[in-house]
Amino acid sequence: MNEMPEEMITFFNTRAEIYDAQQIKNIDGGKKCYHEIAQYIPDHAKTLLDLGCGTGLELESIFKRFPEIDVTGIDLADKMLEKLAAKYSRYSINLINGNYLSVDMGAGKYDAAISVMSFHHFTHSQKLKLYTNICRSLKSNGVFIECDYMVGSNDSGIEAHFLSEREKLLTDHNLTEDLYHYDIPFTIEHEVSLLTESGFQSVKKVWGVENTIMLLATKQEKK
Ligand SMILES: C[S@@+](CC[C@H](N)C(=O)[O-])C[C@H]1O[C@@H](n2cnc3c(N)ncnc32)[C@H](O)[C@@H]1O
Repeated sequence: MNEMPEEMITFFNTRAEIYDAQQIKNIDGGKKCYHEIAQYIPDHAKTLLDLGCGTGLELESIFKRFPEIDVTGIDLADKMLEKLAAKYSRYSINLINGNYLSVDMGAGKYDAAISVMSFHHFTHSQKLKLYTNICRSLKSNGVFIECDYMVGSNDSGIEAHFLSEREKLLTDHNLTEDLYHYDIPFTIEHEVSLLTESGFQSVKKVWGVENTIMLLATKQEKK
């Protein structure tokens, strides 16, 4: 039988102390994505939503370019958020210690939303609802930048394999659909179609190194 997956919150809380160094070592492209992301945020941006912000690795380049920006960060793991708060105490940040699958993100509030290395744990139906809420939270012409662990090759067999393994894990351990740390990388094609279905007008890949992929999605302008 496969090993019982760790609860998401425990997984990240117990690794918060060593997270930054490990993350940069472990992901394809290392720290490059954290430098790259800031350039896709529109020049006029004043408000930013960061989903699964963790210790805020992605915020360093963003605060360098936008020192006055108001950031709302959502994360389940309080220990990760403590690290973020200590690093960026001189910036405008509102931290929400909660689950972005259920937190109310509001409507028409943000110029940009980002998520780095957090959404590859969820299923199609969870993502469809999440992306719809992100789209709703943005102002018209707002952008969503998703940088995540995806299947760089568009081989849908890999995605199907991870999804069926996840089902097996849930059954074997008699678990309900809850927040466990289990990776399900989707193909780029599939991510693009979920984002489009959720109301984004244009979705394109803007950057990638192997399985670390960055997509830029724009909310439709009001007619
Ligand atoms: C791999 S870390 C990424 C952190 C940061 N964005 C980065 O790239 O370094 C994933 C983060 O997503 C958070 N997370 C996972 N699922 C979540 C959920 N449903 N709601 C809020 N945060 C979540 C975890 O607690 C963790 O801090």
